[in-house]
Amino acid sequence: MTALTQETVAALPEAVAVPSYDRSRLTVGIVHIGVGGFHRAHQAMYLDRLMNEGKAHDWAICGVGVLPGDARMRDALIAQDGLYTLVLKHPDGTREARVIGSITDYLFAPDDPEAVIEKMADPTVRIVSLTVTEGGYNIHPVTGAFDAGSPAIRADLEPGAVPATVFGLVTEALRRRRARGLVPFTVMSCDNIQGNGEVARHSFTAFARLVDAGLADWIEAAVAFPNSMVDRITPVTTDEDREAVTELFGVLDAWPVTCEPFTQWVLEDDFSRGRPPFEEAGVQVVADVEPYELMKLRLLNAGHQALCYFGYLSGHRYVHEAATDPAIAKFLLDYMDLEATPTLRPVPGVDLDGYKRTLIERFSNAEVRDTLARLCAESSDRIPKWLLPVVREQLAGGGPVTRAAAVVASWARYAEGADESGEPIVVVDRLRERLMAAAKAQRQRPTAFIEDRELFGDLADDERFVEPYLRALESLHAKGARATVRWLAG
Ligand SMILES: NC(=O)c1ccc[n+]([C@@H]2O[C@H](COP(=O)([O-])OP(=O)(O)OC[C@H]3O[C@@H](n4cnc5c(N)ncnc54)[C@H](O)[C@@H]3O)[C@@H](O)[C@H]2O)c1
Ligand SMILES: O=P(O)(O)OC[C@@H](O)[C@@H](O)[C@H](O)[C@H](O)CO
Repeated sequence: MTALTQETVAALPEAVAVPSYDRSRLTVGIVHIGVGGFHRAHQAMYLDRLMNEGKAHDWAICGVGVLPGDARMRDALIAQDGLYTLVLKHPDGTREARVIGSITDYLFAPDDPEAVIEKMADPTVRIVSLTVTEGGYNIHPVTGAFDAGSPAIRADLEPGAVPATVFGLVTEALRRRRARGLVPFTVMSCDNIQGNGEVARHSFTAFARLVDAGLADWIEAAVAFPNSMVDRITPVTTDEDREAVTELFGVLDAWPVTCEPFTQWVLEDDFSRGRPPFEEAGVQVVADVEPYELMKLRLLNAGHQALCYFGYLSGHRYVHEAATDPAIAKFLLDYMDLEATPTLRPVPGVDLDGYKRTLIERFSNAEVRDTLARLCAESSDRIPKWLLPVVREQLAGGGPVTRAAAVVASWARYAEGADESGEPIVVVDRLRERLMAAAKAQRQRPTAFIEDRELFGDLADDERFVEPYLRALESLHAKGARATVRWLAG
């Protein structure tokens, strides 16, 4: 069996769309840090779309991996000349497969940080884009301040250190561009964070300020950090996905990506050195992204959190199972209608009721096989960024928080680390030990979990939040998740 490469791609069966453009003539214009499933289902796909139309041939992507775990992506992509298969899974069971050709190079920072820095300092590179997860920006969940205390950041700040973090690498590349009299690149965050551009600006300038105040001032003034709303449900690739691609094409793809058919990207038009004509590939380029971001993060992402812990504790393992459980679906819709929607701004051209109905349909797509475990992971980076702002705004306006408080309670119950039959739950979170210790303590001291002020600020002092939180937690302990969600869904 042969591997997917530039040589074998030409001979793939007709059912698989392949790049129609000459990849040897592409030049790199974008360096992307954090090449995971989502980047390959989204930004790289939009560029491939443009390239197939004869556009953006000077905007190919050089992928970069920063963490040790990215060695697997390095091996997969380099062996395949950057090619991979993107498979869209329609709810009726049909599949649409396309080989994406827009990533032409891949650099692994731990192998050669200098090559990564010089690539970003190269004048032909005009955008450095990021999907480094919500936690990747080192922002304190409550104060929003840049946290320079982690060992990796401290190591990058040592005089003469060879940069290893995204902050060290990008800042050094910007320093070289400034020293060489070059215009800086745009830093384009594509992570699920409200004001992702602003957050990136804040983090990168805060880091740079600890290195060189003049450089930080230059970054603040000269580097563009556009905000964006990004959306496409992209589960973790499984061995079954790999096997299905092999069966379909007769070639081996070490790391295909599967996702839902839906895709959306709303992008602020703020670039230091130009951009590809994204709007010609279906991207909505707008002046103000905020209403779209709020809608997506508070309905879709916080909605994911609303169903994942209750779903898991009710015995489901897949998102579609939880989304089609009538009590959970009703609870989710009530959260969206009664608690999240009042905190949104009018979204130009969007009917919110239609958007919410579409969300339930997307979550219910059984073909996508997105796991609840993926949604339950790294909750300490998600709940404070997506759900707690809803709680705070509702409290400020005197609105209800019963369901949002119950979602936090379901997280607290999940973090106890055992399900309702006593089976262990693998809690995946950078704060795992701290969360699990607090969750264990709540059997004696019920507010123990929400007393963590680093995550919850002063919510534990607000009776309007604590009361529904404790009621939900008590019910989860006494009656279990199914009964609790049925009771909440009324
Ligand atoms: N998967 C989705 O459905 C989806 C949809 C919209 C947006 N996103 C955004 O994309 C992000 C990544 O999702 P994914 O599905 O591609 O995940 P993934 O696990 O497939 O890839 C994550 C990538 O980020 C890198 N990374 C993580 N922490 C980092 C750090 N501190 N510094 C540098 N690199 C770091 C990893 O090494 C990896 O390359 C999400 O956190 C989210 O913000 C994901
Ligand atoms: O990937 P995360 O950590 O930002 O969040 C988990 C999911 O809510 C998220 O991946 C959604 O599937 C995605 O945001 C849909 O566009």
